[in-house]
Amino acid sequence: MGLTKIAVIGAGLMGSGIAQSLAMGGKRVKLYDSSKQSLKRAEDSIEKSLQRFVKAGTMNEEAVFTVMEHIHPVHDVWEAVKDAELVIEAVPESLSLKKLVFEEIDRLAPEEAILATNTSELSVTAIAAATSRPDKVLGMHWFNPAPVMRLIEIVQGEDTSPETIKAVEEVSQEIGKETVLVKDRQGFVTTRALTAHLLECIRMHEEGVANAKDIDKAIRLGLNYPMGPLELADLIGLDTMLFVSEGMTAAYGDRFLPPQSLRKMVEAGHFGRKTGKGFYTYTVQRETSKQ
Ligand SMILES: CCCCCCCCCCCCC[C@H](O)CC(=O)SCCNC(=O)CCNC(=O)[C@H](O)C(C)(C)COP(=O)(O)OP(=O)(O)OC[C@H]1O[C@@H](n2cnc3c(N)ncnc32)[C@H](O)[C@@H]1OP(=O)(O)O
Ligand SMILES: NC(=O)c1ccc[n+]([C@@H]2O[C@H](COP(=O)([O-])OP(=O)(O)OC[C@H]3O[C@@H](n4cnc5c(N)ncnc54)[C@H](O)[C@@H]3O)[C@@H](O)[C@H]2O)c1
Repeated sequence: MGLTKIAVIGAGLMGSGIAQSLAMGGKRVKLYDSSKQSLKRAEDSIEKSLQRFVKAGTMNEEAVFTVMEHIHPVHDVWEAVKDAELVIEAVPESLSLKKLVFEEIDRLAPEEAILATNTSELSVTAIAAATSRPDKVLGMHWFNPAPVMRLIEIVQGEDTSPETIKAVEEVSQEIGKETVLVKDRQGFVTTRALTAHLLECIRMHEEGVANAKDIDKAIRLGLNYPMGPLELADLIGLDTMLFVSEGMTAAYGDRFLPPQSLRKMVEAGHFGRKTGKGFYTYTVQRETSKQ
């Protein structure tokens, strides 16, 4: 058994799913967030997600209890990382914030611990340069919803060692995920491809080519995607989408410029599912389309 003591820093949409995925794979996880409210919300969403596995018949209540037993929410970053073998960061998509977090966990975590970022597209090399251990820093890019999606995209920074990559490939496979190994280029493979797709779909919505429901239906049924692009954007979070778009524009120029409509939604605080309103409006019982 490879790395078993793991800390997750940032318990939002992804951090909660990452912690759940690791615990479902038998790992002991300490989950930390700077916001106590986020930590509480994470525990609730993990419980809800596990109940979906029970409803689907793939887990029983005893297994749910065991998974929850493996997740230890903590209110202090030192408590989270002090004995970690692997630390996975999942704070918002801001390079300056991620550098600050990595500086801190580099000071506090054991010197042999591996530090991984769940960034969607930012420079792993730049994040690693904020630490004293760039050989032990890499990208570990999970996908939303983490408990269900099968891939972890491993991103090799300029100084990431082969041993670090091997250890993270092993832990990913031990929890039932598949891995790919990519170079540290803005957007890696998945985000660069997805950005091109989502961008055009949001531009079509902005130009009024079709309404949100029909754009999603066309892509879901016509191209056999599991989800329409606008419902996916609401799932990812329009705030994250905007962060990513700005990062990709910095690297590749205007082709990834965010449409005004997306920026306006984010400025209005409409981030999608996580705020209850994005391309669609979400209520407890059902979602209604916003034409
Ligand atoms: C300029 C601005 C715009 C463009 C520029 C910016 C673009 C930026 C783009 C990148 C942004 C960041 C990207 C990020 O870094 C990487 C990503 O995460 S990309 C997103 C990847 N994820 C997807 O693509 C999800 C696609 N959707 C699906 O796979 C499915 O819809 C679903 C989410 C699995 C849900 O499945 P459905 O069949 O639709 O619905 P069900 O509810 O029936 O679920 C099926 C099955 O799965 C179980 N399940 C679903 N969700 C959960 C959960 N959260 N927890 C547990 N289980 C879950 C459910 O129980 C069902 O189980 P079954 O009954 O089938 O056994
Ligand atoms: N949303 C997605 O679909 C998705 C998928 C894959 C990767 N990612 C990436 O994962 C990262 C997190 O995205 P998210 O969607 O989970 O964001 P989120 O906003 O849902 O969660 C971020 C969490 O980090 C916490 N946080 C902020 N500053 C912190 C700090 N200094 N220390 C500890 N916690 C802190 C916040 O309180 C919040 O709970 C981003 O880099 C994003 O690009 C997102």
